[in-house]
Amino acid sequence: MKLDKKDILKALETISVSGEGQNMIEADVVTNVNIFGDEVEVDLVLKTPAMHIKKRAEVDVMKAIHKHVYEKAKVKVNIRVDAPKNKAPEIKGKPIPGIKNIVAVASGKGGVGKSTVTANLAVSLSKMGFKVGLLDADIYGPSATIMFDVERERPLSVNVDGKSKMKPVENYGVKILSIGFFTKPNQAVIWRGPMAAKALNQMIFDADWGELDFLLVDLPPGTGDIHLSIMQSMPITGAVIVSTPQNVALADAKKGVAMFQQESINVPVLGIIENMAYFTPAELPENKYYIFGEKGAKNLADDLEVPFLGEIPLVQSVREAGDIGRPAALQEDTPIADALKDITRNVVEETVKRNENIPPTEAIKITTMAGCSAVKK
Ligand SMILES: Nc1ncnc2c1ncn2[C@@H]1O[C@H](COP(=O)(O)OP(=O)(O)OP(=O)(O)O)[C@@H](O)[C@H]1O
Repeated sequence: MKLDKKDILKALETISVSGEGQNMIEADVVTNVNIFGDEVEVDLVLKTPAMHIKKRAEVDVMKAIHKHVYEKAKVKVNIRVDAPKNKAPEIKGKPIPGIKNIVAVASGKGGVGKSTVTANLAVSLSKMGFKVGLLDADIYGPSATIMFDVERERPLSVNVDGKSKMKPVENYGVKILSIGFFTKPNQAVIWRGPMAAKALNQMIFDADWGELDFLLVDLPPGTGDIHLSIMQSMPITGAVIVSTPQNVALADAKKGVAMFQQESINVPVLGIIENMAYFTPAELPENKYYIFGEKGAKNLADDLEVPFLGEIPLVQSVREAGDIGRPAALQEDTPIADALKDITRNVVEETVKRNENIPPTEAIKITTMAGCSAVKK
C-alpha cells in the first residue's frame, strides 16, 4: 500500500495532548514524518522527560496510524525532550546533598491560602516532571497531611548507609514530611523556636528525601522568631510570598518580603503570588468579583520591585480539592489548573534566574535577634 503523509498527519490529529487541550499537530508535538514504503517514521518533541508520557505518546502514534491509515504499517517513533523551562535549576555546591533548590513559601498574614498554594505548586511541579518534596513546617496549623490525603500514614524508618532515616510519605508524585505526622489530631502543640528548628532539622537532614529538584517549605504564617529559627536550620534558595489583595494581608506580605531581604537573612524573594484574586461563580465564569480588592499583590510586587508570579481566583473547587486531599492542580484542562501551571512555570524561571545570578544561600547564622527589626515591626 502507498502511504500518504497527509493521511498520517490526519491520523495524528486524533491524538489529544494531555493537559494542553490540543491535538498533537496543533500543539506542535510532531516535528517530522517520513515514509519509506510501508514504514512510517514519526519524530516527536515532548515537553516532559517523564517515562510514562513518552511511552504513551509512542503507543498513541502507533495505534492512530494502524487504526486510521494502514494496520500493517511499520511505525517508528523518535522522541526528543525539549523542556528548557522544565530544566531543573541547579546551583553549584548543593547545600544539602541531593536537594537542588529549597523554596520557602511564606505569607505574613494567616489564612491567605499559603498551604493551599504550596500543595498546588508541589503537584504542578511534579506534573511537569520535576522531583519534588514538601516540608510542612507550619507548626501552628500543619495541613499538608489533609491536603495530600495522607493523614493516617506515618513516615517509616529506613536504613540508609547504616544510618536510620525517616522516609517521607509520598502521594501524587510529591514526597511529604509534615510536623502534622508527629502531633496527634486536635492536639494543640506549642513549639518554641529551637524545638521547632530541631524537629525541622531532623526532617531535612535525617530524612531519606533522595534526589529532589525542589523542596518546598510551607512556613508558618507571620514573621517572628520561629521563622528565624527555621531559616537558620536550612539554606533556602529563595522565597515565595502568598497574599490576598486585601490591605491587611498586603501589609503583612510586605513585612514578609522585608524579613527575607534584610541583611542578616538575605534570602532572595522569587516573587509574590496573589491568591483569592477575585471570585468567579462556576455558572458565570466570565464574571469577576474583586471581593478583597483588585490587583493589590500585583501592585505591591511592582512597588517592592520583586517579580509578580501570577494570580489564583477564589474558586469553590480549590477549597473542596484541599479538603478531600486532591489538590486542584491535579485537574486537567481547567482554568484553575492552567493558572497554577503558569504560576509554577514562573517560579521555576525565577529560580533559574536566581541561580544564574547569585551563589547558593548559606545556612544563615543568626546569633541574636538584634538587627531583625524589620521582622518584629
Ligand atoms: N484560591 C482559593 N479558592 C478557594 N478557597 C481557597 C483558595 N485558597 C485557599 N482557600 C481556602 O482557604 C482556607 C485557608 O487556606 P490555607 O489553609 O491554605 O491558608 P494558610 O495561609 O496556609 O493558612 P494558615 O495561616 O492557617 O497556615 C482553606 O479552607 C483553603 O481551602
